[in-house]
Amino acid sequence: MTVLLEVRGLRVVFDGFAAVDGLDLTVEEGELRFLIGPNGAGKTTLVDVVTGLTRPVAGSVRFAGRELVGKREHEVVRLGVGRTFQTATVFEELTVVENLDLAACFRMPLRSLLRRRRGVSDEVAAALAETGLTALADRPAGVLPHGQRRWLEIGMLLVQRPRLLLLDEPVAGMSRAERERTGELLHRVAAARTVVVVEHDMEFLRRYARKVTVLHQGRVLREGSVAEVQADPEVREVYLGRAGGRAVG
Ligand SMILES: Nc1ncnc2c1ncn2[C@@H]1O[C@H](COP(=O)(O)OP(=O)(O)OP(=O)(O)O)[C@@H](O)[C@H]1O
Repeated sequence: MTVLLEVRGLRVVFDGFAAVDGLDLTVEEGELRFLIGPNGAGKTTLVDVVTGLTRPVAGSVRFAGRELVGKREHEVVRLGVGRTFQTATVFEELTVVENLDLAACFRMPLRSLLRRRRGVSDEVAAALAETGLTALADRPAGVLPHGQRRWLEIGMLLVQRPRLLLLDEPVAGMSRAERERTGELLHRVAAARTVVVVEHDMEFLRRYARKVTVLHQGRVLREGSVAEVQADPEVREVYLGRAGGRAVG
């Protein structure tokens, strides 16, 4: 197996507080990896560093052998890393297909943009099919229910042909049926790419996760299958030790 993402000794400090504190993480090409951990564990900060949004004070992030630390967001996207945020970010006044088209333009040279023919490109058609949105192609994104917006957002990543997708809480706020369809979508997406998912929903993890990495206080606490991390006393402690925290069991 080839290592696609290799994080070593990562440290991120905000106002003297280490949000990420000596984090090491290895993700192999083709993996569907889930990142979990209590609130404030550093999950989003890790994703922010990988995608060039936040700079660490120490450590390295190698993607396909190239150092990402120091690169800007658009450079990281061009290298093949795509991400979604905790809230869906689509252009509401544009249709589904227009949103996908716009996202696909990102990779095109200017000349081919000028020569663009009307109609749906193969790439956009494939993203519509993969996300199950083909029948909604001409619907304005603003009228879509929450779940479909999130699938559109994933489609907007797919047309940019990433090798690595980082998805931040993709099923937050979704109905049971939407969560199921998202789980199936993640497996379809991960069949041809590497996917890292930050997720809190334990029921979702039990159904769809393979390997899970548990973060706590800015570093990796445990790594293993869902059953292994759920049975781990330290993992149980960091979740259950917090009043009102999200339980792992
Ligand atoms: N821009 C920032 N400025 C100051 N502190 C920050 C900033 N971003 C994150 N933090 C702090 O860093 C810590 C890690 O935050 P982060 O959002 O990475 O955690 P998380 O594991 O994603 O949590 P959650 O599950 O709540 O989203 C938290 O204590 C948070 O308050």
